Amino acid sequence: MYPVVPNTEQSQWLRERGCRDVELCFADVSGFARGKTLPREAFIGGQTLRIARAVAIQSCVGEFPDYHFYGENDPDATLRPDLATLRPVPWAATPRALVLCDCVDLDGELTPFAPRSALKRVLAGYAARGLQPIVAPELEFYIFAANPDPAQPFQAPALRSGRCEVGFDSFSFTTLNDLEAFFDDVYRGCEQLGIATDTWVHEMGPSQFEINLKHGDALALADQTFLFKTLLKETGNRHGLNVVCMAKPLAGQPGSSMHLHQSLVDRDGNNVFSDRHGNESALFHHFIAGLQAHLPKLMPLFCPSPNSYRRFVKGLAAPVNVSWGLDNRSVGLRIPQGGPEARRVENRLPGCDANPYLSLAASLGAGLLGIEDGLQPSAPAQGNVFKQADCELLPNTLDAALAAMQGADSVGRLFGEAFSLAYAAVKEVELQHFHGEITPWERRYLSVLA
Ligand SMILES: NC(=O)CC[C@H](N)C(=O)O
Repeated sequence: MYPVVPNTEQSQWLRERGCRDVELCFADVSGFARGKTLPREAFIGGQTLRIARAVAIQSCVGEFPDYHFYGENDPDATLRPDLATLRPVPWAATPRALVLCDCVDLDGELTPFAPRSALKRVLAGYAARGLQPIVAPELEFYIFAANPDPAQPFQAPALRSGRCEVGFDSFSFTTLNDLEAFFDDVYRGCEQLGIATDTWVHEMGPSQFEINLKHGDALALADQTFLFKTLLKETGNRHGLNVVCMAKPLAGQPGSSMHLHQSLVDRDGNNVFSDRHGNESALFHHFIAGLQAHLPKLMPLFCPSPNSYRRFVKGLAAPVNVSWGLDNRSVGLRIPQGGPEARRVENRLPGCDANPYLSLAASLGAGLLGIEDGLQPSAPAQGNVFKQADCELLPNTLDAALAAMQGADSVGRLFGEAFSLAYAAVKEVELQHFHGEITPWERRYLSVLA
């Protein structure tokens, strides 16, 4: 593996800024930041760092699936920095930089089950057709008061009046003002990390917010979304707040999504979802049909935990189907209003808990399979699909979603067998832990049975 060396300008920037270290970092399958910290001069000198390749498939409970999914001898992979992502770490007290890395196996190939590799694989499929996906993720999240006890329900933070929000206050400005110091820090962090945000709004739940990222290249946006989620957490910690990106942290309140807006452009930058006359193109229909055919089999990549599925209740704007329709929030695949250049598909399935690399890879990948196979979509939905008898339902537990995934070849076709087996194995480890717990509900109601 050849050394990756920062250019003169980057080296000078690291020295002038007084960065002591550089974090070589990547997202594991759960979307957690993993990696190693290297002294600045070692990084400038191109020192290569290795890490156990299994780190990329660490489960959210910190366990690894069986060895045979990643190599009996527990081999290494190399962390290959993507120097275009070199940034200051906004939350560091001592100046520090970070750089996002690809995990590369010792034979020089991208580690197949590392999430950034999976996205790159799908993007290469598009590039081979002269196409580039353009995406814009929208992130919802809750801000709670810090509380170290996971057995306690989350509480909204006390605001300037001393009161906590109770919810159902969409689009209000009051709490944005109350949490101004936190949001200002998030804003500054975004500037430092090169994250371009668009709208910021109060969502429906108590202290629930949504921040939309500006559209752009899919790999750049996956990197930004990953860094943005990390930034939210770190900024919350500095303000004594607990930013939570679970899909459904509060019973009876809306869940948090990560809607993905997607379009495709050709080499001249034209949106190929529209034809020469500005109408819906054949490619647009194949893309939608691919999503309709494959999303139900790719659900664990959009909704990765048992909690993810609690979000899908009718009436709280979370989809339960893969219908598509123009300007319709009761469908899983919404086509927002806009001119031919803005024609895009909004995939509303992913939760905020999804790994941005994997959910983008799976969503764009499903579209690519639709294009490759020339699939045709259903007729567009009209009206409120939640109320329609034939409103097709998606798997509504991780167990069912995993079974659907394992019974189909969608993941294997997109990401290869190594990813497919390793990802399923990670989910099985997590499900074993989940099913091993006795919940407060069981203790409350079942303890009274004779
Ligand atoms: N912004 C919205 O459309 C709300 C989405 C909803 N919170 C969900 O979980 O999907």
